[in-house]
Amino acid sequence: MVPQRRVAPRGPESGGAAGAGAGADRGDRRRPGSGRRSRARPEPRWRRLTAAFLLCSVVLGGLLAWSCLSAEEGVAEVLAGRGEHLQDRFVEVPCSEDYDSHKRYEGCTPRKCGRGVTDAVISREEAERIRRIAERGLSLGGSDGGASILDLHSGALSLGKHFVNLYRYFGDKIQDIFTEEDFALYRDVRQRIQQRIAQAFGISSSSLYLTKPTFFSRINNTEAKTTHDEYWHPHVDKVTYGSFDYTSLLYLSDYAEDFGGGRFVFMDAGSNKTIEPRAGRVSFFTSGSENLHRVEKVRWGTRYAITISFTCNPDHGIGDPVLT
Ligand SMILES: O=C(O)CCC(=O)C(=O)O
Ligand SMILES: [Fe+2]
Repeated sequence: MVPQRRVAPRGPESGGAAGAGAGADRGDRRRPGSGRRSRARPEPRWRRLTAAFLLCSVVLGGLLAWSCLSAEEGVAEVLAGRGEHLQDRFVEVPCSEDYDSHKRYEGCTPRKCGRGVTDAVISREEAERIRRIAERGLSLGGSDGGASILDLHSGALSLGKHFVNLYRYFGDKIQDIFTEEDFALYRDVRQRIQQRIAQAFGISSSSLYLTKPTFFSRINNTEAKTTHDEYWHPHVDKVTYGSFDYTSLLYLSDYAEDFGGGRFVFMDAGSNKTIEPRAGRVSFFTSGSENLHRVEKVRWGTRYAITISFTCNPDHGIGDPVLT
């Protein structure tokens, strides 16, 4: 403060703050607890109003920027955080009408819709073993773009800008890459996920059939070269894949540890719900448009997952992969 200004008359609100001595001389007109600050001349009202206005602008600007960022990133609420170990989380949502345009299988076709997440069905150690199967298989090929798939059922493997049939391409050599044990683990994991889905939706596990495509995915931040690499578009599985009634995803690597970006987002009107992948985490949901979703672009590292899908229509069922 400039000394001479401390003694200048400043109107009613400056009256008691003309200096500590003045306040004491006049019987101390300071407010209780005002301490040393009251010795200084208070800011004029216009200055305080300006400061308040600036503060409000900063806060409002910050809120606006945050909401724009949230809308862009599609993030509003974390349904499953990477640090959580979830026994069971289930959120029911009203079913869309998508199932009405397909033949209904009572006791299987969704009447109860929703989404669930569990870290208690597949252990992290099992997820690591499964990831090694994916790594081995995908090391034989791989897309030129950022997203590669390996389908052990059909044998489809990304290679450059196309796909090859792993079993045809490698013939008997495939026995050097995968073992019976790998396939047994895959079957066991698929079965446990199927049971968990049946339990969550109140249906019999035997009414569900594995369907295609069921595949490993490996995603990194390499630029997309073909539309097959564009995994991030919002979509409805039942529309994209037709036969799906229940979708599950088993994550094989950890968000923020192994890769950045790459979160799974349910796109709900008004508030998106995010799942942060974690090795061993199973996310499952009914496949209609009640569960519109997308995957954020992977910014760094490598993200591994398996999409395991089920149908109620036995005609669309497929068997477990076999090592022939
Ligand atoms: O990998 C994911 O998290 C989701 C994949 C997906 O949406 C799909 O395979 O349809
Ligand atoms: Fe999907």
